[in-house]
Amino acid sequence: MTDVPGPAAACRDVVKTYRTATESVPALTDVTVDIPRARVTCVVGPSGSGKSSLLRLLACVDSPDAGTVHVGGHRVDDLGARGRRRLRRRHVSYLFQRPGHNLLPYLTATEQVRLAADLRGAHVGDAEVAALLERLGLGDRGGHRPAQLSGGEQQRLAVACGVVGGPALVVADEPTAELDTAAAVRVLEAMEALAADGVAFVVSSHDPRVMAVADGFVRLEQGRLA
Ligand SMILES: Nc1ncnc2c1ncn2[C@@H]1O[C@H](COP(=O)(O)OP(=O)(O)OP(=O)(O)O)[C@@H](O)[C@H]1O
Repeated sequence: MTDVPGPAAACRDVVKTYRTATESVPALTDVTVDIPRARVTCVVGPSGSGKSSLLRLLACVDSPDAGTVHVGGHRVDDLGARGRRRLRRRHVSYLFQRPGHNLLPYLTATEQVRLAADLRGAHVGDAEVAALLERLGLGDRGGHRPAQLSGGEQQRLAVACGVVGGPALVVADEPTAELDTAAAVRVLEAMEALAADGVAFVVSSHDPRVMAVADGFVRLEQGRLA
């Protein structure tokens, strides 16, 4: 984990407006949130309330029009795309809802985790990779490529890649949306256990199964905290 005091991530008075050729769409207005360490924080709200926009700011994919964003103790709102990319690589991981989108089709499970660690600049030995896969119920799947894994196994592998090397924050946009209940429960159990060990997850979801494991909520309505 990034060893700095304070929350894993924080937004202060954040404003985000999307501008198209013909209109301005306010997505977030004066949003202030702390994302604590060692917790699963769930971002909830109706469709269009700004959940993905907030996750994109926390994941350093996008920057706000006003307000500040800190991740792992680093200020990110004033960085350009290149600076955000550098910071994201080291401190943030992002899980897409479709399991296959999180993985490279030609790498085995072990290779995916090792690559994720390398990209994060983390020195992770073979034993640590094996232990992480074991922890996620993939101990006998290290040599398998994504096409040889179920959707739930792929998403647990994505979680392994997401947490290896200790990023400050793991951002997950609807991580169980494509999974049946049994598979979703295993992914969520893994996230819960990893959060107990110190990982900060921030997850957007409409899924009551996700809400059941959340330690805290950020509720949005029309781009504002509800
Ligand atoms: N690239 C964009 N250009 C213009 N408007 C956008 C863009 N992305 C999002 N918006 C608008 O910003 C607002 C917030 O969108 P956002 O995707 O953050 O909501 P959401 O809560 O994640 O929605 P959903 O649950 O449907 O995924 C919506 O009005 C949306 O139409």
